[in-house]
Amino acid sequence: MSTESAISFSRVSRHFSRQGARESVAAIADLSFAISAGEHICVVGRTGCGKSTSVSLLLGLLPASSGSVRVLGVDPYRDFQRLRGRIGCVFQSDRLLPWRSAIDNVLMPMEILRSCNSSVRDSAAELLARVGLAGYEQAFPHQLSGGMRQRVAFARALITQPDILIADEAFGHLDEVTAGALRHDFKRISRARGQTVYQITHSLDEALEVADRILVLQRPGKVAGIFSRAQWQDSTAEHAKVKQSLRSLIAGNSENAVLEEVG
Ligand SMILES: Nc1ncnc2c1ncn2[C@@H]1O[C@H](COP(=O)(O)OP(=O)(O)OP(=O)(O)O)[C@@H](O)[C@H]1O
Repeated sequence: MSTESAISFSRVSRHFSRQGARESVAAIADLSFAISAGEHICVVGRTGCGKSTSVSLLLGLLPASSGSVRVLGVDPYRDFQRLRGRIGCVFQSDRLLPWRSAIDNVLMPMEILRSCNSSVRDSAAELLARVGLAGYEQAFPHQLSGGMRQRVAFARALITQPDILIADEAFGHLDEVTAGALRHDFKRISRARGQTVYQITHSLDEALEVADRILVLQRPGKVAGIFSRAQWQDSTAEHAKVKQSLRSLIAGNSENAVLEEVG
């Protein structure tokens, strides 16, 4: 697997022991894929196929049971210190601190990195403006709508100028119009900054809209297929077939699916 990959999983497995059960459960099994710097990958698959576990492995919250996970060439579990500030995350819930204003929430990662100064405060205000929240710097989370709070969470993920952005179902709980606008801004900003995006979603339409490639996972955490934008972006009959294959794979019916060789 290329050493230049922004993210790589090489034959990764992750098991969990279950209380009272002799056998452990496999959340991820022999998973291999590589993502280049600047690529936008969407990960889709049915519930329980290991999507969130892959995020925990990327963030170094869990060790792999076997195989190797590399983020920017670093083992995130053993050497997370080298990745501090280089990965930004947005989750389904905004995880804002209710007693802090919007701008002070955005500044949190910089405080943790001990890098807060007046120019960073200006950058935070500028970021809030870029996600559509100019004038809301001093608002507290309870004074903002769900969509606005998620925008603050995006600004917080961007403040360290990370190389990698992880979005784990970050648009899932918003209404379609709010989610669509936020997705658009997220894509615009991450592309302008050349960031690598690892986005988990339950929505194939969302993935088709924003991804450079779509990674379909099947239980237990295996690659069922990887598709690139060139395969689906037009409204030709061939591309319609690929979209149908994607839907089949996600539904767990691989017989009708056209599988691509995983590089
Ligand atoms: N901490 C844990 N302890 C035990 N089992 C776990 C743990 N975390 C995940 N699992 C199991 O691993 C499997 C994969 O879970 P994971 O949350 O990664 O799936 P997912 O694809 O993100 O699901 P969803 O789409 O519902 O969020 C599931 O069977 C789950 O029960």
